[in-house]
Amino acid sequence: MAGHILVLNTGSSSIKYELVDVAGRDRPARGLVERIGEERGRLVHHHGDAPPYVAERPFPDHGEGLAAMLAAFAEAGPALDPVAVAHRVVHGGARFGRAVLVDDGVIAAIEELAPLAPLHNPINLAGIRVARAAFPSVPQVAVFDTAFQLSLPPEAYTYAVPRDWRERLGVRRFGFHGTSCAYVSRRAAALLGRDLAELNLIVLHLGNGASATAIAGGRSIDTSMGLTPLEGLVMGTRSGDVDPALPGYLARVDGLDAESAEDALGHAGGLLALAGSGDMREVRARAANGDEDARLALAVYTRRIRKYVGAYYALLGRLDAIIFTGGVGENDPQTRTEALNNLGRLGITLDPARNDATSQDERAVSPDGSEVAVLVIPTDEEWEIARQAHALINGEQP
Ligand SMILES: Nc1ncnc2c1ncn2[C@@H]1O[C@H](COP(=O)(O)OP(=O)(O)O)[C@@H](O)[C@H]1O
Ligand SMILES: CC(=O)OP(=O)(O)O
Ligand SMILES: [Mg+2]
Repeated sequence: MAGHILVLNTGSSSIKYELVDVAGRDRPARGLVERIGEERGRLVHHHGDAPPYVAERPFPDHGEGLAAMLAAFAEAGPALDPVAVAHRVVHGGARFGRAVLVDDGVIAAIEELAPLAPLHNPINLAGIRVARAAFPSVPQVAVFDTAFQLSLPPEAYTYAVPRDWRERLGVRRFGFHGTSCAYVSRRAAALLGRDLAELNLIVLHLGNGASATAIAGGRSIDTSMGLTPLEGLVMGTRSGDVDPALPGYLARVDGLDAESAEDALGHAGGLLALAGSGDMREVRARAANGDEDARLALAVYTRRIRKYVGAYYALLGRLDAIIFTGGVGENDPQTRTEALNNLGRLGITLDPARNDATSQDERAVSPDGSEVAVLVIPTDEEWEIARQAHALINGEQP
């Protein structure tokens, strides 16, 4: 379809895709390929109001997943003739502060950054390679999760570690979820009827990965994820903050090598480690049934958020709004209540009826006239990726 950008968001075991015409605000098709590499794969493709097209079979790797996506477009429509393919790339390091056209140099750079995002970058590259082969004459755009976070000041991105690590190895805080932060902060300004340049915000992106970001005048000034997406908040399967001595301790007392420790903190940590499930709905259900592990997991999870809210309030000095987004932030009123519990003296309160109401809309869940607005804004990374790609290929400011 003319004017449409194909957005690809490749995750460790899934591919989200959407066809978006930014100028025409038209989004005719989207889909999800799930459980890539597992026994029972599944693709669900939506085209307009037609019943969804579903394919259930194994997708051994991301190449097969993308081939299945192309087959879904061929079978269920619309005809696929994108003006660009835009890719979410998780780690852009210090090099990419904005979206770029993909060429061989950009591919090499994404590859070089893979050790910093071993779960994400190689898969993002697989998506780029397949899309280049499928649409050889169409521009490919990379939109980086780190880009929005490159505005961090040195005192926020500098770790107090040896100079050699910082200078030769490039060790620093990068931060992630930037595409989501860019989108929800702009929407927050619209919802509040204020100029983004005059707002101090805290974005709580609570999905499978989770992060907190302090934003002043539209620029990130601190964020909880670090060199990699492991630091900060408690996540579905990631521990977030732990004592950096932990891997060394495990090596000494249990013979665990650094790689295995990092893998466990990333894949077997978080809610999964504490409650036996990394899925918030499941953890809430278990807690409601009296499961003490699940209750502790939730207390640890929400306390960590509250700690970051306090810290970022202190850094910002004045706070206009807190934004909840991501699957948990958007849909779990209890997490919002527990995370903001007892912050009334900071001007942060919830309106219980608004907070508990089920809605997919952008909305305030604080009382009218609150000192700090608490907003729920469904994130839309696909739209933001398409918007930035559209701006790039049309030579506009993103
Ligand atoms: N109604 C709900 N109540 C509580 N948690 C929810 C609800 N809906 C989704 N979630 C949680 O959102 C998380 C997934 O977030 P999402 O942003 O979709 O993930 P991803 O980071 O992979 O994009 C899961 O933990 C899921 O349980
Ligand atoms: C960077 C990151 O954590 O991404 P996700 O939330 O998709 O895992
Ligand atoms: Mg996410």
